[in-house]
Amino acid sequence: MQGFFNLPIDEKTKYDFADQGSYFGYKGYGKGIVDKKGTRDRNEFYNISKDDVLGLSERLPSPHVLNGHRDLYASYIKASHAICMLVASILSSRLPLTEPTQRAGGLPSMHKLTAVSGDQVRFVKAPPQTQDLNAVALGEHTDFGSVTVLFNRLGGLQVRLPDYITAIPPVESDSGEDKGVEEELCEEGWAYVRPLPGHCVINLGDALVKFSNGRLRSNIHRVVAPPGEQGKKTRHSLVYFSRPEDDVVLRSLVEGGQDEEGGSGVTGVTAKEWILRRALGRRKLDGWEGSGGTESVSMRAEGKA
Ligand SMILES: O=C(O)CCC(=O)C(=O)O
Ligand SMILES: [Fe+2]
Repeated sequence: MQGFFNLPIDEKTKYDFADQGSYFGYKGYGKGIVDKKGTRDRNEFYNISKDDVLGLSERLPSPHVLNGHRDLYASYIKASHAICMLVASILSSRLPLTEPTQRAGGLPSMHKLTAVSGDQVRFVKAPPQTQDLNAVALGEHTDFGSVTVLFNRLGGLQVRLPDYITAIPPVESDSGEDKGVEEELCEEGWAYVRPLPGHCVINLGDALVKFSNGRLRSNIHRVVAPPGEQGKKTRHSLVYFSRPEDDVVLRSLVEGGQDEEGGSGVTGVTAKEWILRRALGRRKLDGWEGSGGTESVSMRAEGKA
């Protein structure tokens, strides 16, 4: 992937398909937004579609430097999808799913490897960052789909904790009057997620909030400058997003029906519509408000809001 990110920007931009209504391919540095004011992001992505790699959909144009690695992508996709399905089956066994949903095979039955879906691999690259409160590389969000597998080596990922837990900054700041930037970046419940060798981070996404009628939550996270000395390094992440099959309707699948807990008041949309709205909205300068997810459920106090 390094070979691709090193190409001239004009070459990379040939693989940005956002204006054709697709979130696969390249997103250039600063081409996404991190907040409602339209502040630009500070990273580049390359998104690879599961269906493209496994031959389930038409092949998108892809750069020569990546074409030789398609077998590796296929193997990574299959391994990551299997991890997501393990998580989905454990969750399925713990949720009070309706009888028809259980009979159909629970959550894994809506995420078949060989069915058409928005599943994707994402490579993320963020250049060295100055320690600065505004150095948000990736704005706060919930993941859009079902289960996410995330690998990173440098810090910078932050998750928003509930009000009753105080985030602890990762490094001691100077004992002077000024608070270190890392300490300030831990205000409002933001906690750094420390990468551990040989581990991945698992996120639950919006689709699971909807299927579980709010029993499961999609964590709010963002990426800021890696703390301390790590800020001088280029940050890479590798992500796999599993998402429900395209035509699956996002609605409650648990006993007791549907209520507002499913999040954001949007009901009856398919997984395909949900992911497209969320992904492409974050590419438009004024797209923040219209591209939200299940954040209100994530921040809900225990019990009811
Ligand atoms: O780079 C990271 O650590 C997080 C990436 C992420 O949250 C995303 O791509 O949705
Ligand atoms: Fe994310």
